[in-house]
Amino acid sequence: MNRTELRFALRLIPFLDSVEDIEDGLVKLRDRRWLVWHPDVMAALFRQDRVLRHPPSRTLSALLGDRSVLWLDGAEHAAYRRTLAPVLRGNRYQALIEEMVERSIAELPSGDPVGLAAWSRKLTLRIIGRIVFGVDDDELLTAFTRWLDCRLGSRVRTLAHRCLTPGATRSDPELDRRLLHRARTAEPPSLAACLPPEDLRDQVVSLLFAGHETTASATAWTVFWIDRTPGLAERLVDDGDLLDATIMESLRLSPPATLAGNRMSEDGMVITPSIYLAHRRAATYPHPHVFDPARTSPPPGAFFPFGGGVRHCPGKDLALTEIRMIVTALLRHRRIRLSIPNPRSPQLRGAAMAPPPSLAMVATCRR
Ligand code: HEM
Repeated sequence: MNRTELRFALRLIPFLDSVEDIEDGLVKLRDRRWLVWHPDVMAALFRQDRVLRHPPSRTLSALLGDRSVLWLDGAEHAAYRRTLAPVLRGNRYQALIEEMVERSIAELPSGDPVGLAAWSRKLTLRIIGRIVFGVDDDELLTAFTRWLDCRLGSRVRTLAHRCLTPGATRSDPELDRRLLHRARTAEPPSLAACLPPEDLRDQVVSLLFAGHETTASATAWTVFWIDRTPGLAERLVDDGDLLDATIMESLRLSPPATLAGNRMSEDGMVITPSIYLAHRRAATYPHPHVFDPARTSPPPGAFFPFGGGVRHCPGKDLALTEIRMIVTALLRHRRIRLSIPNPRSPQLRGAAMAPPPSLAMVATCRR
């Protein structure tokens, strides 16, 4: 591993910040591997996505398994996408999301601090858990969170797991047995009942993971930016368009996935798209570090929090529905105050960026 790659692996956000001003929007990480974020390159890359290969992430493939939809290609990948598209539509789950959000807000202690990122993670995992299995199983989801935290809970743990035993899968046989039991006994229309039995473990783990980490971060970042913008919370209560613009601006400045999946050309060149850098390009976004929900639409290839091409996130509609409903209910039922020890130190879980665990939310009941 050369010095650039080492900095990229060990200190991802400081590394990305250090190359932010490169106008070409691309950096060589090592021989035949490039980090890219220029909008023209991104738009062209996503247009060609169908003919590119999508090599697994070394960090995540050990957890999600070789057969995860995240790195299948060709006909198998297309078949999974066809299965997932109808079952991940957000409007199918409005009643379910509402029930879970109301329950979760009711459980918040009035006036006492809770960790914002952990709270939103628990809620979004409950939602995707119910969608996947058709039933609530908080015990199983807690075991799943513990397993993930052990492997992705910090950059050091992530790299230790990746480097100390390269190639080994990091599944937990007992947890897999319980997940598979839940998945095999799931009844239609739950998501697990639509999945082919051969890859069931890898797809269930992938959907639980992809379906909650990013949505939880996006929700927490949206609450963070609302808290930091004087007067915004009051204006959001009756203005759905402003809420959507606020969520989009939060996804721009604090994208939960800092990188999209790797792309590989036929001759073996690996390209890693950087969502974080594309969204902070001064040539595209004047004063890129300022949170401004009134920004105009960006050009093609400049805004892609959900990735793009044939791999664009199939959970986008569901995620946006969840974020909208959680934030609306929070603002309606509670007065929110955040205490922010250090706003510039986000937590990384793999390449997913969440607010620091110490960011506390005090949610006082509205009378
Ligand atoms: C704010 C929330 C979310 C964000 C920011 C997000 C972001 C992303 C990104 C960047 C990718 C990679 C796309 C690429 O490589 O071009 C992706 C893929 C994926 N996401 Fe999401 N995601 C979110 C929510 C969800 C949800 C709720 C689900 C539901 C299960 C989900 C399931 C997936 C799956 C299965 C893939 C792999 C798609 C493929 O490889 O074909 N995501 N997501």
